[in-house]
Amino acid sequence: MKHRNLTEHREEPPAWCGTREALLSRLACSSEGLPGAEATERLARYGPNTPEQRARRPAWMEFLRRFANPLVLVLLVASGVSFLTHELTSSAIIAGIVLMSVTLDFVQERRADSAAERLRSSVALKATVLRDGAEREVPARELVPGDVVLLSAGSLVPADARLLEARDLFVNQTLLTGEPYPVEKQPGEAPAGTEPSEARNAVFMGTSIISGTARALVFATGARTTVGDIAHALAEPVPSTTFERDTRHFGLMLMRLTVLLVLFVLLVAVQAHRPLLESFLFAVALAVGLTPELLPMVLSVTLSRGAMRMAARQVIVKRLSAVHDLGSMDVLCTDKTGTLTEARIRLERHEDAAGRESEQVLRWAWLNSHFESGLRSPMDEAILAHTEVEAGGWKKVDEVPFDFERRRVSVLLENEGRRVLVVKGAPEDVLACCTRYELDGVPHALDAEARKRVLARFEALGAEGFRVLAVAWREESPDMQVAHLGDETELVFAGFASFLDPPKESARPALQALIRSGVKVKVVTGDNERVALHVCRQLGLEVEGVLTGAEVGTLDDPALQIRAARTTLFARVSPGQKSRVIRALRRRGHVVGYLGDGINDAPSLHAADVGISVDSAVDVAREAADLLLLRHDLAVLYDGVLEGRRSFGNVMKYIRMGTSSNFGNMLSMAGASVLLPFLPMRPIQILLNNLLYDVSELAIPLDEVDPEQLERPTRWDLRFVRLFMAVLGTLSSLFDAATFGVLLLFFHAEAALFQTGWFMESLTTQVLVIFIIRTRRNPLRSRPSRWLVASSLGAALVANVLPFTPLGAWFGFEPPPPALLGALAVLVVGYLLSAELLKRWFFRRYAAG
Ligand SMILES: Nc1ncnc2c1ncn2[C@@H]1O[C@H](COP(=O)(O)OP(=O)(O)OP(=O)(O)O)[C@@H](O)[C@H]1O
Ligand SMILES: [Mg+2]
Repeated sequence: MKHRNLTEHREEPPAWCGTREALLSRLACSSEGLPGAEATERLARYGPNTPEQRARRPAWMEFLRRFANPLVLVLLVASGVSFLTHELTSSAIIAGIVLMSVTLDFVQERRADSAAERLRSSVALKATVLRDGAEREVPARELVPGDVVLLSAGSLVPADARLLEARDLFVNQTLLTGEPYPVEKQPGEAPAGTEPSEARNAVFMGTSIISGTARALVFATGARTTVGDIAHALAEPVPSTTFERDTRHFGLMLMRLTVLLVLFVLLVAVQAHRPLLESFLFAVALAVGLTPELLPMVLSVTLSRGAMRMAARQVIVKRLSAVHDLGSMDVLCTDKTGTLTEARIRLERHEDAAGRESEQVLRWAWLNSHFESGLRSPMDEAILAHTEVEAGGWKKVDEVPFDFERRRVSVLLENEGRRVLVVKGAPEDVLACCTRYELDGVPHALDAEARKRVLARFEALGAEGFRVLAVAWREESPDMQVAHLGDETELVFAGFASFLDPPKESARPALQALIRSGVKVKVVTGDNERVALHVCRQLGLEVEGVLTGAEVGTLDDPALQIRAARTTLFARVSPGQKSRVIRALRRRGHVVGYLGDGINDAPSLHAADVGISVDSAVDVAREAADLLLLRHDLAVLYDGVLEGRRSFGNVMKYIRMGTSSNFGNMLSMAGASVLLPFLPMRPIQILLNNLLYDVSELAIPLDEVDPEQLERPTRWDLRFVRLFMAVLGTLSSLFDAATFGVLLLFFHAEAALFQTGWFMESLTTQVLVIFIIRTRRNPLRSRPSRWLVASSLGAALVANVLPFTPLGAWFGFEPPPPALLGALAVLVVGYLLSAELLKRWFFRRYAAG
């Protein structure tokens, strides 16, 4: 196939102006789609169809970028200074440490990223295209200009495309225009100068199909789409989650402490006229010792491991940090159909205004479901599956599609010159549009008396657990071509269709498990409160309070925040109200999850801390979600919650380690540097200490977590971390002081021996205390992972053997006498025992963390 250079299309008129033939020839394609080979070639030329053209940076650039980190830069300066002053060993070791930690970080994070990426792509958005003349499902990222895509209700528009054919196509383009109401679209030709938001003959990436079907010709993909352009211009930062915010606060707290300590050490050195270079290096080493430099690695490894384990339990993670948010979630809002119920709905009754079984009601309902082009609801499926009804010569003329604000759908039908508008929807909303009702073919006025009777019947059905739709109709003039919203008035009420949607057996134990583990469950549904209450009762979900959409509408935000916290069931809420409820709960300080699968759930999935959907959900919901369940089952979600808490538990171990023993050691180091005539540890020894300590902690992300730590939602608690730091840090400093005393008083240690003794004590205590800190139990009653045992004992062993080897002399160590070894052993055991006692007291006192 011959084609011109398509990248010049920017200077040409927009693809929605001009004739369709002109566009086809410009894109060098036909309305029957591209041949597969041509599509492959175009994909290579235009790149993938992803909103931002942010291809992954090459590995070496990612690697180098890590050096642009203040800590790494300080270390490199230190290495350079040592080199210039002929401290070659120091210089080499500092450089070695930098290289090692950067490489470690880089490799681990890249592995975690690519594992997460594989998971994400397993649930990526698909599009239906014509290739080689046949319909084919391809990942949306492989679309190219010239492709012909097929769209239907619930689809997300995967690229910018011009309509070739459309039937009753209504599109939500909030993303483009901010306008919440669906816009009708048709093929045709737009006048020159039409803006994208005004183009009625084109659909744009990121907008969604509310109803109808279409065939459309892709003219722009990836960053060249209208939304791609917008995204590029705004470069909108992704809003950070609760977890990310808390982590940042923690980082800031440590940074402040580090700066204080370093300034203090430098000030003392200047006061005492110590050698400046050595003092500088000492301060740098202290800063390095205090920095939790492995935190990014620990985070990405725990997250990706959590994601893998979740995948094994049928939960696919789309946004990695959602793993921790799921562990922190303390309120779960969920819709009803499919989650709490089977979604295998049966039509049980079709009755007229007097409550008698009526074939006519069934026929109207069937015709409405049969001809409506929106996303079929499970109730439509139930009507269509009920019995084979003859369309009986009825044909469709037009439609006012379903939306969740109106909660009804109308189709305009024709039969032998007669035209009828048939409406079905939520009884409250449909009855409000009715002025008459029909009994045995005779119309009556729907006066106050009759209305009361009908509403009473509706309520009685609801109380028995029936979901009810009202059916109504109206005769139209035979030449009516287009149906409008405004035509849904003065309707004739025909009767009710009632459905049963049995509760899901597996939901009951899963609900109980979630509630027992500290997650409050709230039901947020567009259905009415009687049906929803019935389901809650059948599932044993205790309902504390009920709010209806109408009531939510009258509450301002602060009032809603208070009421929402005390409400279990939100009924008859519109999609906008759903997401308002979610935001209100979040503002109250809850970590909120939202589980839903419909078009109407998308705003709430966005608004929640963790949006959860199912693999079978509509595109819009799948794209808005952070997690996808492969089975629509609350039990699967509960497993995911436990995995989230498990990975959070391991992150907290790392934090507690860094802020207790390690912190205490650095504090004593600073203190000792004031009191001693020599440095308590040489800069290079501190760096080595830090390196070994890091190695010992490498296995923390792989560690086991005690089951009782999974019983509650896990959250950052900075106050708790600070307290823990103060208590265990002080203990560690006390034992350091004791070590100093022993070294100076009993062994009259000079610089080298002092440094050796303290190096051994400080590293051994700092590394071994992990076995105490990692659990709230007696350490002997909680099994650590084999890797953690190996890395910790390995690090401790190296530290204690090194001074006896020739390499030790290199670092400025000297072999300690056996008596000192004995004394150190006593100190280490004493420290570990008191840390254990203090930990028990601490956890009894402060139950968090
Ligand atoms: N296809 C349809 N035709 C007519 N009315 C409908 C249709 N689909 C939904 N409705 C009406 O709109 C209401 C809200 O829709 P729906 O129950 O799907 O909302 P939801 O919030 O997704 O509920 P759920 O929590 O059960 O998933 C329904 O209770 C029903 O009255
Ligand atoms: Mg739903």
